[in-house]
Amino acid sequence: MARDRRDTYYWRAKEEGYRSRAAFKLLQINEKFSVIKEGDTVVDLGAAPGGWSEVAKKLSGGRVIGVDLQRISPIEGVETIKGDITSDATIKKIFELVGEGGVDVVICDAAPNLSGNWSYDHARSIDLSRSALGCAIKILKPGGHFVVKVFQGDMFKGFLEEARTDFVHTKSFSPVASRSQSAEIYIIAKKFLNVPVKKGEELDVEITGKGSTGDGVFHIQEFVVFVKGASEGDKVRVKVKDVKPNFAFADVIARY
Ligand SMILES: C[S@@+](CC[C@H](N)C(=O)[O-])C[C@H]1O[C@@H](n2cnc3c(N)ncnc32)[C@H](O)[C@@H]1O
Repeated sequence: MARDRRDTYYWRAKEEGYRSRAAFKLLQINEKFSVIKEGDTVVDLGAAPGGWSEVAKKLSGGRVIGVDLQRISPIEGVETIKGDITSDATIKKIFELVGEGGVDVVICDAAPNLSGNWSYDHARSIDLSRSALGCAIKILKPGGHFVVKVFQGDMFKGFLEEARTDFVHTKSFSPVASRSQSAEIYIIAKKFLNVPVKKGEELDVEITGKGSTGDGVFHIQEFVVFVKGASEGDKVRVKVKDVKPNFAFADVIARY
């Protein structure tokens, strides 16, 4: 069964002109989560041989930048960078190409060379995924989306929680095209929160007013944080429990 399914995607990739059957994973992810839309600028990390970049170009018609340790043979309309996504020098190169405006979507299908040692491979996969998240945080526009592959293992949940603090919606998903192959799973993180507070963060603040919900509020720049059970003038330590694009909710955990 498993073999047949792999063969199906292998032959479909040949028939439909994609360089890798991995292309179908991105197509399936996009069908379910609408990550890439027309006109988007997309950065594809760990892109070689280039199936995902081909799909990204087809879906967006916009600017696509593929990055890999290996050379990516040319794809019409796709810019490429040869570099290591865990190195600052590569992130700088991406940043220079992308400019201050940022990108709409970062996708990462990077995988370490497998050693066969399960926990070692899992740890290296988490390292790669964390580098991709770091890159996404630097180059995504507010509201942008991020897709990253991770090999499942005991550090998966922790990494999912890390990603969760920077996006409004975060889910894990296993596309049919990858189910038979391995323990790989994709994290789909939508709506990048380019905001000054993070979920779980603790802050010492003074409540400066009353919000529309009747709770106390304080501001960080233009950003409003609603604090349950607090009133104007309270000096409190709060813990942020939920973050949205324009506001956040927090609970009082100490009073001064
Ligand atoms: C499964 S392949 C990607 C397939 C691709 N999505 C496609 O559709 O053709 C994984 C890629 O990750 C790349 N990779 C692994 N570690 C990397 C790193 N540190 N920096 C950049 N690329 C890396 C590998 O060179 C390999 O080409």
